[in-house]
Amino acid sequence: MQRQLRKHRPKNDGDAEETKCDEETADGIVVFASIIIDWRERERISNLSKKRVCDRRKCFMMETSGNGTPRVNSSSKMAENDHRNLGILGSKVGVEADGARDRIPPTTNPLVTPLLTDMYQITMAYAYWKAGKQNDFAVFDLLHRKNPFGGEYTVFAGLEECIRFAANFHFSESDIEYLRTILPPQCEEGFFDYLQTVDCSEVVINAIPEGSVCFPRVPLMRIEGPLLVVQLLETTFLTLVNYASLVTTNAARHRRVAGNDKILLEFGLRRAQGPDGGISGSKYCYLGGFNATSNIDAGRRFGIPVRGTHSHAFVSSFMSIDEITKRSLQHSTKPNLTQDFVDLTMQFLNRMKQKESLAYYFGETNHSELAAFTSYALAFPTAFTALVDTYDVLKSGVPNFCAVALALNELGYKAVGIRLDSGDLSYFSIETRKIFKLIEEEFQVQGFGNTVITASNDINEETLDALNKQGHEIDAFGIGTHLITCYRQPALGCVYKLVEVNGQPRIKLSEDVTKVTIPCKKLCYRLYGKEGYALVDLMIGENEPPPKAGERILCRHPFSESKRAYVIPQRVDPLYKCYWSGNSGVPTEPLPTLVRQREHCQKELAAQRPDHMRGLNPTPYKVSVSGKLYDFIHFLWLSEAPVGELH
Ligand SMILES: Nc1ncnc2c1ncn2[C@@H]1O[C@H](COP(=O)(O)OP(=O)(O)OP(=O)(O)O)[C@@H](O)[C@H]1O
Ligand SMILES: O=P(O)(O)OC[C@H]1O[C@H](OP(=O)(O)OP(=O)(O)O)[C@H](O)[C@@H]1O
Ligand SMILES: O=C(O)c1cccnc1
Ligand SMILES: [Mg+2]
Repeated sequence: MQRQLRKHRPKNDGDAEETKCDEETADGIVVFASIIIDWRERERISNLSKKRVCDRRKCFMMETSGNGTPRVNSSSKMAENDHRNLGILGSKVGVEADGARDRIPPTTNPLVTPLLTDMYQITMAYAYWKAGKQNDFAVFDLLHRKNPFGGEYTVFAGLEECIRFAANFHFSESDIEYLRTILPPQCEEGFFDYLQTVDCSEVVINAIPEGSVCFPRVPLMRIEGPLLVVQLLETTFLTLVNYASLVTTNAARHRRVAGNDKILLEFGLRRAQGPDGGISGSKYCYLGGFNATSNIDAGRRFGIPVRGTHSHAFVSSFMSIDEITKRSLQHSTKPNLTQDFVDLTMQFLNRMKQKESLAYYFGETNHSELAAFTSYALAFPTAFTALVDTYDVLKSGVPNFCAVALALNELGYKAVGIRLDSGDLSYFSIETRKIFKLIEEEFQVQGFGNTVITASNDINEETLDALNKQGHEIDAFGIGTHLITCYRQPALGCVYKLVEVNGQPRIKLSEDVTKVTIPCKKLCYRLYGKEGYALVDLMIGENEPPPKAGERILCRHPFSESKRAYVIPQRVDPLYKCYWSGNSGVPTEPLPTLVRQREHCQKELAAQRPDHMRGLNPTPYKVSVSGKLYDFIHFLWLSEAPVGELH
């Protein structure tokens, strides 16, 4: 690799210093790794090593960055666009923004302001400013190191909210007034004046599209720009991405187990971690593959279909059929035909009892429950659903539902279905389906056998899996607590790490190798194999030649020396698109609608190799770096890690 590095170097850059660096580097690595030295010698070598690292960085950057890291030079400021004044109504996901800064709406949640951050971001900002480093050119990666829920994939979400935040980023006067009160009084006034001018007009954000299937270590977002402002984005970006990606992944996992033919309803609002957990949870569950939400505000904001049944309270609020005073219902298509709907329901209940085939199931039912169902049907004759488990599913709830549904049928309406909310959902759904089929036969009501069965009650991935194994007749699942709270794993550990400053790659070391950062501004690609499945994600230095379909490329595990493979990809997809370019003039990608993001997510999930997606012991997906990047990471690692001494 050292030799390759030399070979690719542009000739005219080969001054004496750099040539020396090339010759010494390989030896240098060995020297730093193995010699135990006294402290004076250490200092001497440390100075020498600093110089070598610097030279080596230059070499790598030349190899990989060509003309050097492009800086965004424009200094003109973004339009003053205080998102708190714009309000949140109408801030619909799915606004097809064309990348123009001033047209990107504010974040959905008005609590998301530059003060929604950790104190240390502000103290660092002050210290950067004091040191004159505020405009150093920094590159940060936002990445996760481990997939959630014991799985081998993560669905990336939260990008659109980050772009909205960046597009509207500025400190208001009252923000600055507050900051003044929490910083020490000796902080200079000039800092607060400076803060008033800070925005994201010199920031560039590249990212993997929202809804994509992603893997650990491959940065989900790359944020470049003046050090002070890109540092200030850290906490807010993380809070916008972590839960979003976690709950989207959770939804996608529930969808995978339930199967594509089932209707998945998100019922989480009441159990969510507060209003933002509820609103954003509904949005991201839809992105991850749910069909609808019970959350009306999420429906209004994001255009998600809204669905619902009724609760046990509605059933238990009725005590007698006599409570129903407005009893008549008009035929759906014949205005002249109106009947006493309560009588009609009672007639059907009696007729059902007389059928021999149904006698096994039908005895006395609970009449207060019947009153509740009848009343609900009178209110919603075209959308009648009944919660059947308040008293007894098979002896009362289902027969009462059937009586009301047959009465509706008589008047030209079609009942929607039932909801089961307790007990053995497999058994009850199978038995209920049998009854629906018998009714279809006995009463000649075509399609009655297919009446929708919805199940709810503490459902999670394991329950869905168990139900699949046992067999069931459920068409739709209403899922709340486990989905929206991400009960199985409550947090995703995305981090935001500095990888380059002023063109100098930076590394963060750790005892735990999974926590060592991959330095440099990088480009990332997904390489596909013969069968059309993704084989590996590859990170390369910014200006290394990109991998090409049909060309063999060495892919190396970033840290494990022995793990490497040559790959001849059938197809190569670059992973990043530029979603925010401030005033740089770089064209940006429009933000797709939520529906498009959802479609993209479904496509991505379907394109993965099934063994990476399975619930139990999935095969890890390969994430790798180019040979050159591998060498550079390890060179930088050795040069930054202090050499220990043994006595
Ligand atoms: N066939 C099944 N296989 C596996 N899990 C099931 C099955 N049917 C239901 N479950 C799950 O078992 C749990 C049953 O919950 P629980 O023990 O609280 O009983 P319940 O039916 O809710 O009781 P209650 O009538 O008091 O409400 C729920 O999490 C439900 O999703
Ligand atoms: O079980 P989850 O997955 O969280 O789904 C939401 C639950 O919320 C409702 O129960 P709740 O007891 O709150 O009210 P209800 O049964 O009276 O409607 C509903 O009946 C579900 O059981
Ligand atoms: O509409 C429903 O059935 C519903 C909504 C929220 C929570 N549980 C059930
Ligand atoms: Mg319950």
